[in-house]
Amino acid sequence: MAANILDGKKIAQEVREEIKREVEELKSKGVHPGLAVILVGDDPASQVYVRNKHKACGDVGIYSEVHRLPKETTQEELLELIHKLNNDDKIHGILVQLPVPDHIDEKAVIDAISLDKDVDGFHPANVGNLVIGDECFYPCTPHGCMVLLDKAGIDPKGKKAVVVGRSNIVGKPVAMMLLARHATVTICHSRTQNLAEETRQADILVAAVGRPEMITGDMIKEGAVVIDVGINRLDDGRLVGDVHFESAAEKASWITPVPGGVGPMTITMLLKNTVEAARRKC
Ligand SMILES: Nc1nc2c(c(=O)[nH]1)N[C@@H](CN(C=O)c1ccc(C(=O)N[C@@H](CCC(=O)O)C(=O)O)cc1)CN2
Repeated sequence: MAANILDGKKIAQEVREEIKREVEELKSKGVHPGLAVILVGDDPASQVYVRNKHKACGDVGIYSEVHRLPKETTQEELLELIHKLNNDDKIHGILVQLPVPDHIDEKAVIDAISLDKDVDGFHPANVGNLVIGDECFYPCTPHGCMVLLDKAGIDPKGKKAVVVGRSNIVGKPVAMMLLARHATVTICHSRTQNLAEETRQADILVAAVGRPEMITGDMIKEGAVVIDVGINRLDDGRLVGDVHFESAAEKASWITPVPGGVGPMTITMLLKNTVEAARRKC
């Protein structure tokens, strides 16, 4: 089988057009959605993501401000800024770009963000609401995976979904979101025995493990939908996912490329959450 490509770049663009219209509608009601992005330190990849977030906001009409802090910033100084932004009426969404430097406790930072401004969806109360199916902000990357499935007309209901990876940012929340859509979900991780036996059961396979090309074609069921969340830079400069694309594409019915699959959806879902946060203030 030659797989169909789930083109995240194209779908992200379509969703951004919808978001643009939603921003216009909110502005006409006197609410201008606003996002504050905080970057601590000078991690090169984070700098690119933050720049892209700022630009994406501008493209759809969302107000955004970027707070670039030196890597020596103390946790106290960072928490003080978050506190200020929590109380700033023109800011509807706050995110701290991850990872933060080692001397800063990531959990303390996430906990400090006001629940109604947690557009990353990482706050423990948000995660709890996701698990019990209450109103919440969906974390951006898992949300992007679900929108990709929807746009390709793939309904998880009754399907066997296997998630490889159990991170708080992707693996666990995407498993919860698939479960909420009535998939039968298995979560695999580094200690899973006979991983290939598990992945070969999957109608929907989500790879979010952070190991370049570790999921190969022989681990995939004929006709499966493959969502590759991995972004790995190889020594030769190539960017690859957690899935070996060529061999997987021979088995899958749908597959996301890297780059241009899940990645572009992450920032798009951040825009969507920011608009949603502003809408709740209407
Ligand atoms: N506070 C947060 N920190 C981080 C998050 C997050 O959702 N919130 N996710 C990642 C980084 N990230 C956004 O912040 C992100 C990663 C990748 C992409 C993307 O568009 N990737 C492209 C390839 C880009 C490249 O060439 O390097 C793709 O896959 O096509 C966007 C956003 C960690 N931190």
